[in-house]
Amino acid sequence: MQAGKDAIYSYPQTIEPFRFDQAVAEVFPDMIQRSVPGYATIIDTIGQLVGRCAQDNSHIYDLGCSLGAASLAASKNLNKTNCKIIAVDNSAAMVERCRLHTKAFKSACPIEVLCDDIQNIAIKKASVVIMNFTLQFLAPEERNSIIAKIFAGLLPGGILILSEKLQHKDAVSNELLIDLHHEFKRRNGYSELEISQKRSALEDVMRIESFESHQQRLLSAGFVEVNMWFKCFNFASIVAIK
Ligand SMILES: C[S@@+](CC[C@H](N)C(=O)[O-])C[C@H]1O[C@@H](n2cnc3c(N)ncnc32)[C@H](O)[C@@H]1O
Ligand SMILES: O=C(O)C(=O)C[C@]1(C(=O)O)C=C[C@H](O)C=C1
Repeated sequence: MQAGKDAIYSYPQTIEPFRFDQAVAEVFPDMIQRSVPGYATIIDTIGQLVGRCAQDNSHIYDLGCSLGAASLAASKNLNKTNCKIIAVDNSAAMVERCRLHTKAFKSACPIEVLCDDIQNIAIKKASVVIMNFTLQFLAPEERNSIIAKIFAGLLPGGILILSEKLQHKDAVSNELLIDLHHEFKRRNGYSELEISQKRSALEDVMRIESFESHQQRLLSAGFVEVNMWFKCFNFASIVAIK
């Protein structure tokens, strides 16, 4: 098998709930770019948004950082003084690799990598908060409080970049977009078995919501502008401005 290639669901198995464990961390770059349409564009644009919206003397948070792709894009585009990037993930396997990745690049500002639940960390002096496909892994009842905490920790004019897999209210469109996503996976070399076993593994772990639910939550938390800047099939990224 090719090193770093995701073959986790390639053989028939008893399906356990999906976890960001050692096996997933080892193949994560391959898994995410073959699973999320537009992932490279999203990471690149997160870098651009940090370049535009980061403020002097502020923090940039990458919540659910996995291997640090968004933090690295942020650090490459950061052009402000006295900033710090704080990357957080509660998977020890991800954090260990994230530390290696972030240390391997020369960064314009310090990157601190914390192994913790994002619900435990303080958000302070934030100009940009990134949640790139992380909120969907929190229990639905925990989502309002984390968004409220992020809003409270953002500086005036600060932004939250929230990327999520979505479900759609219209049943026919919803199925069509799911089908297009599965076809995207097939074209990236995943088999029917891999697609269906991963779908089962994610079922109770990743509870996805509609764009309207996210928009409502963000507006209720106090964000003044909420816009979807990216969408491909059932994957989207939102920028919310304080
Ligand atoms: C789909 S991955 C995120 C991808 C990453 N942001 C990127 O851009 O490459 C979701 C990550 O969120 C982390 N995660 C999920 N729930 C978390 C929590 N409550 N606290 C911290 N990290 C969490 C997982 O360990 C996983 O690494
Ligand atoms: O593979 C899928 O269907 C996904 O939903 C991809 C997704 C996500 O959206 O966060 C799920 C788990 C991880 O493998 C990385 C990406």
